[in-house]
Amino acid sequence: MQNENRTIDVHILTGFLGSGKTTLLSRLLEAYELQGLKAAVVMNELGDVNLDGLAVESNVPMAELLGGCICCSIRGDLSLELKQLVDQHAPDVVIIEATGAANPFEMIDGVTESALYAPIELKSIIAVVDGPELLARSRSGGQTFKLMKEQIRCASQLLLNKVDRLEVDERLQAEQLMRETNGYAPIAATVRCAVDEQWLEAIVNGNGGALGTTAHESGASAGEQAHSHAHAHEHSHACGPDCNHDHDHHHVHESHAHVMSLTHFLTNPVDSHAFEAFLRALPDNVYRAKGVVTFRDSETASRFLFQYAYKETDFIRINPQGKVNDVAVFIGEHFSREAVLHKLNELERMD
Ligand SMILES: Nc1nc2c(ncn2[C@@H]2O[C@H](COP(=O)(O)OP(=O)(O)OP(=O)(O)O)[C@@H](O)[C@H]2O)c(=O)[nH]1
Repeated sequence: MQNENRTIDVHILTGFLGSGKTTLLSRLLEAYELQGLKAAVVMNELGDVNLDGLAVESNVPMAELLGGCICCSIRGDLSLELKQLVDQHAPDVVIIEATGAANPFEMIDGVTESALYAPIELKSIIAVVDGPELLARSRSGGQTFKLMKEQIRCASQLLLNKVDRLEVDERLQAEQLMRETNGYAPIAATVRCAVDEQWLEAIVNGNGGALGTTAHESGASAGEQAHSHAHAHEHSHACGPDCNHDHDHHHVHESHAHVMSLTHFLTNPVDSHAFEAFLRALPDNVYRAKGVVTFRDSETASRFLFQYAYKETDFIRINPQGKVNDVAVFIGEHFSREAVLHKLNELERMD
């Protein structure tokens, strides 16, 4: 249990859309539970619904910041939510999962600001890097690659994830790229964020920064370390107009100049094969899709949590306790929302 005078550790999970942050979050929560420590979670999603939250046990206190990105439109809310979580639940640790589009430097500001009101300390910034995507983006360059590099640059811990989808030479190439961008943070290569015991122990015991980073050697906290990196580099991130609500049952947000999300609530069940084909045929500039659907062709009209990241799909049967709507969220850059909505309407037609 938390000692009255001890500060509460805060860890930020950052990393591009679909890189594996929620997968890592589940592992961390399990590790804290094994140690008898109480963890609380702050989830931030660009869409209007918290789908990642469905993967988290219901006994874990959770604050949700939806419909915008912590780093800009709802940054003030982060301090408030953190304080409320701490006051209401007295956790030993708080894990913040940012949207994949968040600029970590701005988030660090948000957490540091919260430290004025609550006894919290930013212990680590863990960047989960999607290996195949990093390599692909490094070839094409552009805004997204810049954002990925910023997420890498500010990290005190780096995970090179999805190495199951990398050849040996590609893995070395990805590691080298990460090393060039951040010369300090240790890199762990993982499949489904399966970090080893030593890594987990260091984070759970609050020594995340001590795993060979210069942060501890120089006595700087993760936040300070990240800030000193930040000053050496220009921010590539540009925040556009905060958001743009549709008054229908779907919303479009453009909280980042180059990233947009579309949230659509489904009113009918869909055919599983047609739905999977639709996901696989999504245009390249839709990076990520996830949601909850009911399949009309499965025996008991089962509900599924679906995931789509870079042409790979994943379906998990769910049995939600509370009320959960059927919904599909799409995140990408300048994609045609009309085209996606048109296809969804077709899929929902019952004839
Ligand atoms: N092939 C492969 N797939 C992975 C790996 N890690 C995670 N995935 C899959 O990638 C998808 C996205 O994983 P999440 O953990 O939800 O990623 P995220 O970063 O939380 O996604 P956002 O919250 O949308 O940014 C899921 O379908 C995972 O099952 C991995 O190491 N290899």
